[in-house]
Amino acid sequence: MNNLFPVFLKIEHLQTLVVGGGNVGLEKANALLSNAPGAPITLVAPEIRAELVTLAEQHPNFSLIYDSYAPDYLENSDLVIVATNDKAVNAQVQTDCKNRRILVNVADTPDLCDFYLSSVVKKGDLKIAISTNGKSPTFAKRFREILEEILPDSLQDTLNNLQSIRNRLKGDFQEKVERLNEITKIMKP
Ligand SMILES: C[C@@]1(CC(=O)O)c2cc3[nH]c(cc4nc(cc5[nH]c(cc(n2)[C@H]1CCC(=O)O)[C@@](C)(CC(=O)O)[C@@H]5CCC(=O)O)C(CC(=O)O)=C4CCC(=O)O)c(CCC(=O)O)c3CC(=O)O
Ligand SMILES: NC(=O)C1=CN([C@@H]2O[C@H](COP(=O)(O)OP(=O)(O)OC[C@H]3O[C@@H](n4cnc5c(N)ncnc54)[C@H](O)[C@@H]3O)[C@@H](O)[C@H]2O)C=CC1
Repeated sequence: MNNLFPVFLKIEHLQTLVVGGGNVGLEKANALLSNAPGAPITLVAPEIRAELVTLAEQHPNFSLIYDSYAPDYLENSDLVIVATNDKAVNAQVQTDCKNRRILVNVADTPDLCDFYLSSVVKKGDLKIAISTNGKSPTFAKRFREILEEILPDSLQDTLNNLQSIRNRLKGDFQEKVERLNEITKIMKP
């Protein structure tokens, strides 16, 4: 069964906590910040990779705390991503999050995740999130590369044009829908 429900989160409006500052913590912080460079994110870990320090220097809202996880760090967190190399700590953070109704992702344990990160294709305002339902993140990565290659940069012009047409269109909702569907019929395979 594939029951995942995709959404696009405005993480600038949320407070995100990353627990763990190794390779995986770096990957996840990069995934968050490459989509939303201004998002408020805190990373806590006793040891933090040098690349994360550089990332924090480039992103004023990304802060690093050199400490072991403690439940107090969940205070004010909306979203938590756990990536320590200690399975017991990961499980404890997940339990603490569940008790507080905070959404949590545990990087190496799909069963403990409320949500998965996806592979992200970005062409200007077009964003496509790819999931394989956890089956093969590597497939998701390769498929992202294929889509990045085949989607033209001119897509942004198309989106800009459609937005100005959308803003100019008069009439009620139904008329607008019909007109926009008419204009974009050319895209149908
Ligand atoms: C379930 C999920 C939960 C989550 O992490 O959110 C998950 C789980 C696991 N990943 C593992 C390994 C790898 N993950 C990647 C890469 C990515 N993983 C991502 C997402 C997800 N990974 C979620 C499912 C997404 C989906 O539905 O497809 C991406 C898309 C997004 C991101 O992480 O930002 C990002 C690609 C970004 C990009 O480049 O576009 C690579 C490849 C590489 O790095 O080159 C490898 C090594 C090769 C391999 O094992 O396949 C392991 C085994 C760990 C171990 O063996 O210890 C588990 C645990 C398990 O499956 O049990
Ligand atoms: N995409 C995925 O889901 C993948 C998951 N993994 C798994 O994820 C885990 C982490 O991998 P790496 O980042 O490579 O490990 P790493 O050894 O590079 O980093 C571990 C980090 O966890 C921190 N940490 C340890 N105890 C902590 C505590 N009590 N509180 C807060 N932080 C703590 C350490 O200080 C360090 O920053 C491993 O168990 C690995 O098997 C590995 C590869 C891919």
